[in-house]
Amino acid sequence: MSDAIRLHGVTLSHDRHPAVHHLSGAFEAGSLTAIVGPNGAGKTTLLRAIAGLHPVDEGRIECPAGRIALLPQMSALDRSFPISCLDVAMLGHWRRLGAFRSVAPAGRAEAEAALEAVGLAGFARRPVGSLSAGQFQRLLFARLLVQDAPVILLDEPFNAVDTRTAADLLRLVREWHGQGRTVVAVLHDLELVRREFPETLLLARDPVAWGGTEAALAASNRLRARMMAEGWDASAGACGRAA
Ligand SMILES: Nc1ncnc2c1ncn2[C@@H]1O[C@H](COP(=O)(O)OP(=O)(O)OP(=O)(O)O)[C@@H](O)[C@H]1O
Repeated sequence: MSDAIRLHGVTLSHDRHPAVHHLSGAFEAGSLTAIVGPNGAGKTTLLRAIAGLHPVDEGRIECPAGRIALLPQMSALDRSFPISCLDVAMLGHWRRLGAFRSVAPAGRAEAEAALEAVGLAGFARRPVGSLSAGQFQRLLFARLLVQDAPVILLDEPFNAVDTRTAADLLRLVREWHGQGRTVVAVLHDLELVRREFPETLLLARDPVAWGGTEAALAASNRLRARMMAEGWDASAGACGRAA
């Protein structure tokens, strides 16, 4: 199966209020794409829908089922759960093993290697609650390494981390792209997007632009996105426009 993600007239909503409207296009296999847009533009909702965690109201998402790894926004995660760093990294095996099969020694070694790869060697037994924000984000990247998925979705992966951590994590993103994985990241730093991401989807609930980053981020598109965001009515219902 191809590792592309294809969207056909996709509309997504929360409590019947649309968050993403009539979105069509593709994240091609092996592409590296940024999703950018104002707050509330539907970026997180879109990633969650692609990962199968949010229902699709209208239209259709074609993607390689069971082959997608999602890094959620750090702020959405509860870190008070009493679990060690090694256990979190090993959670990356669950999709392949199922919840009730134990991880073989090789799987444990993979998780330990992933911790080392993200700069957390020696952290295996540390409870996650004791990690700094940057260390926790490194740990979530270790879990992604263990998941070894051909499609990787990242929701604001460099938020609340220092420049060194961001640089280390960005190196992993580049490696995934170099390995031919399909990588999609929600980002707010447009300079970073211009420097590192060849493709961009500019979203303001409706798609504003999708394609090569330089053209997608043209001033006219950014202005349009901002004006669309200013015009949002938080209580608007679903529109009747056909997909
Ligand atoms: N659980 C929820 N219940 C109700 N409405 C929600 C929920 N999650 C998101 N929304 C609404 O859906 C819209 C899109 O939210 P979403 O989080 O997808 O936007 P975003 O582009 O990721 O925003 P940000 O850049 O602020 O993270 C917003 O109006 C938001 O208030």
